[in-house]
Formats: sequence, structure tokens, C-alpha cells
Amino acid sequence: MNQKAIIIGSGIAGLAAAIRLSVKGYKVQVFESNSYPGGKLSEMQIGGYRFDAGPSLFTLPEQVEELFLLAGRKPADHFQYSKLDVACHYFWEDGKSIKAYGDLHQFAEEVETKLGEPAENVKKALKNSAYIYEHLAPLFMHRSLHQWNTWINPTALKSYLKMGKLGIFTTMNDANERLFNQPKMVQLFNRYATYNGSNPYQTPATLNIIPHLEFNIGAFFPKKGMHDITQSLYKLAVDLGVVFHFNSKVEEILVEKNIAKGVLVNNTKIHADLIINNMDMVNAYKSILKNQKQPTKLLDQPKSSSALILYWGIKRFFPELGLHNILFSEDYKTEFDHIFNKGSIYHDPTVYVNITSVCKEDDAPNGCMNWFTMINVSNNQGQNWDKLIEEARSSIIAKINRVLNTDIEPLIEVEEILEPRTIESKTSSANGALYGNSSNNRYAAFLRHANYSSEIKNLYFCGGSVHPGGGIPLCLLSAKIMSEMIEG
Ligand SMILES: Cc1cc2nc3c(=O)[nH]c(=O)nc-3n(C[C@H](O)[C@H](O)[C@H](O)COP(=O)(O)OP(=O)(O)OC[C@H]3O[C@@H](n4cnc5c(N)ncnc54)[C@H](O)[C@@H]3O)c2cc1C
Repeated sequence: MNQKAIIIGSGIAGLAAAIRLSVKGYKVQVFESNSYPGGKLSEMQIGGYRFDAGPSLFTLPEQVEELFLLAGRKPADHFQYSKLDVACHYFWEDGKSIKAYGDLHQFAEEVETKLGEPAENVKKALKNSAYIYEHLAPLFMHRSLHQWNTWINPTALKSYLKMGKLGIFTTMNDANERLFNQPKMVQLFNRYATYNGSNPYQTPATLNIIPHLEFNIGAFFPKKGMHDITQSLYKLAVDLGVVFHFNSKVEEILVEKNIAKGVLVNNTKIHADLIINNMDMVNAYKSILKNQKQPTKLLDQPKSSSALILYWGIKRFFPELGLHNILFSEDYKTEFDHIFNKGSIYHDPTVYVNITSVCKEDDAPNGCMNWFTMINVSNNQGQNWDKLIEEARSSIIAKINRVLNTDIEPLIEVEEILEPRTIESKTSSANGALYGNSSNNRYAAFLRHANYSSEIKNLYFCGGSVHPGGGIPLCLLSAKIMSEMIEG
């Protein structure tokens, strides 16, 4: 085949799209404005510490493996990972803490012993989560919502009949309050709304699909760190003959008579038969598609939350901490009110600490730890971030000191900060949102951009800002859905 494809952006979905189209026989070129691949899924080195810069939680690893299989490679020869025995360590200010064991029975027992929540309730909640997954994943995760054959088939019909049971008409918080007796368990399960940047007090209970991924299927860690997802897929793409152009920002998608013809990069026109956009959809319409018809309704949808991350080299070892740790706020509802309604930062935030050196010792010097310390914050609405970040840093430190009974500030050896403005400038995400549009509204899935343009022929979309949504597994699926629409 002599057909050419151009991919704009080498985020995780851009890499997956490059591999899929290359396997189909296209000659693929990727244009990336950064000097490195991976977009949000990148890494950084600060002194003796290595950090995964963005995503830290890895679920559905088979989505990565599928790309190696597709290319005729044995996945384990190129990308290794292992299942976590403990998905997360949870801490509260009253001294209570639990481990979310990967083994469901062990987790349910831990919850009953430490929090007084009947083990049966945990099992029921995860059964409910599996039920939602079984009925919704085939429709909402694996197929385009914008093609008729998605909606007219027996699987879809079965799901319509179950809509009430799938939680579409109630909020995640209300559903969790019905499932659990203990407020701490409601809080723990409400946290899953943040996995796609949503608010558990607004988002429909269908998002209770997420715990199924972490508990029933499992949470994983790549042997060489999260960044190895990017690195191994990048290497595979290069091996397949994909040509990458770094420091090459696409300035315009060239369109003639409603057909995408190529891109403009460094004042040079480059032609191709297919154009795949992996850049954030909202910013793409505002910049490289600014002369084309704008899907205003989709562009105006509220965005998901963003994050403030403090990358800290900590010169002490904390044996009570694992790979993923959550130090919960005392007032979760007020915290979310600040994130989604006030655009400010609550003085008692939920602090997430990801420490890859627990699994990968060489990520920190001996006796030290690499803390990726993150809180969820509003997306960028032009707030006074310098002031908010200064206050939030103090609140985060105070929270850690209270919960872990320590004095963390003198232990911080190196520090870098990532926040909504820099997330936007580094990866071009609209408002620095982590997951594109939020899922706070029950119709959100239908208000994401399709994986193709209905106005411009030969223009396709993949990535966290389009269907089926943000997060590594969904981004990989977006590339799959997109490539299945393309002949070859
Ligand atoms: C702090 C943080 C924590 C997260 N945690 C998790 C997690 O634990 N688990 C999880 O699954 N997900 C997580 N996510 C979300 C996940 O990282 C994203 O959903 C996913 O990586 C987005 O991939 P993407 O393919 O949409 O591309 P992006 O990563 O958004 O990359 C887009 C690429 O396009 C390039 N680009 C943009 N404009 C142009 C242009 N004009 N020309 C050329 N190139 C251009 C950018 O430079 C960038 O490289 C997190 C995200 C962040 C930021």
C-alpha cells in the first residue's frame, strides 16, 4: 500500500494509532511539538530521583500488549509488568488506615476488621461494579457511539433495558451511601470519580464501573516504571518504520473542499491521505482547525479537573507507605465543591502520594523515596495560581505531617512543580484538564467528539479528549476504535 498517514501528537493514543496504521500498511509520520514522545505519559529526572511525570495508575495492561501482538511481537520480550498485591494504602486523620489488597476477600476482611464495614457490602459493591462493566464496556468503551450499528444489536438492546440498574439516574455518592454503612467506605469508593476527573457528588453512578478495573481485574506496575509504556510503544512504532518528527508543531490541518489533505509544519505543506489528530480536541479546533466549522456544543462542555503535583525527593524511607497512598480529606464534599464550583483549593485536601521507588528501587537514592505528591484541583480558569499553589503547598505539608506524624519539609531534598497552566503549556490540554471533558453529566459520553470528523473527510481523532475518554486504557481504545473505521 502506498497510502500515507500523518499523526498530530505522540501522546499514548498517537503512538497506538501510529502502530495500528503502520500494521495496516500505511506509511506513517508523527509530528510532535515536544522534543520527546508520550505527552502526559513522560518522565523526569531531578538529581538522583526519577519520576513518572503524569499517569501513575496502570490498569488493563492487555491494551498495551495487544499492540505488540498486532505487530507480531511477543509482548513480554518488550514490555513487562506485574500485578500489585496492594492497590492502595489509605490513611485518615483519626489514625485509621487500611490496605486495599488486590485479593478481593483479603480486602473485604481488612475493611471489616479495621473500619467495621461488613465484608459482604464490599463484595456486593464490587459485584455491582462488575455488572456495570459487563453491560457498558462493550458499548461505551469498545465501540464508536457515532455509528448506527453500535446501537442496533442485541448487546445494546440488553443494556438499554438495564439503564436504571446501571446507575444512570443517580449520583455516584448516593449509590455508594446506599451500598456502605461507613462514611470512610463511601469516601473510598467516591474517589473513583477522580479517575476521570469528575465529581462524585454530580457524576452518575455508572462511574462505579471504575473499581471493577482496579479490584476485580487488578492494578499493575510496569517493571521499568509508567514511562516504559511510552518508551516500549515508541520503540515498536520506530521498529515498524514510523517516522517521528520532534520539535515539529503542526500549525494547520490543510483542508480542500472538505477533505483533509495534509498539515502545515514550519511553513512547509506535507501531504497525506489520512490525518489523525491526537492533540487535545478543543485546542485543535481553536488552532490548527480554526478556519473550519466549529463543533461549538462539544467545545463548550465543562472540563475535567486538573492537578497540582509536587515532585519531591525525600531523604528518608517511610515503611508504612506503598506505591499508591491516599491521605483523605476530613470533608470530601467541601473539597469537591472547591474543585468544581469555587475554582479554589480546600485547606484540607486529599493528598495522593505515588512512590515508584517502592517497586523500582533505583528511582531514588538509597534510604530515600521519590514522592509524586498530588492533589486534584480545578482546571485553569485564570485563577491566581501562584497564590493558590503557595497556600496549597502549606496545606499539603500540614496534612502529611498530621497524618504521618512527621515533619516533611526538612526531608524535601529536591522539588519540581506541575500545575494546570504548565500541564496545558506542555501538552496543549484545554484548561490543563487531565481527562478532556468531565463526566459530571449523565449525557457526557454522548458529548465527546467522535473518532472521526463528520465535516471533513479523511480526518480522524484519538486521545483523552475524544471518545471514549481520558486515562491510558481509554486512550488506547480510542486509537483502536479509530483505526477500525479505516480501511486497510
Ligand atoms: C498528572 C496526571 C496524572 C494522571 N494520572 C493518570 C493515571 O494514573 N492513570 C491513567 O490512566 N491516566 C492518568 N492521566 C491521564 C492520562 O495521562 C491521559 O489521559 C493520557 O496520557 C492522554 O493521552 P493522549 O493520547 O490524549 O495525549 P496527550 O498525552 O495529551 O499528548 C498529546 C500530544 O500532542 C502533542 N501536540 C499537541 N499539539 C500539537 C501540535 N499542534 N503539533 C504537534 N504535536 C502536538 C503534545 O505535545 C502531546 O505530546 C493523568 C494525567 C496527568 C496529567
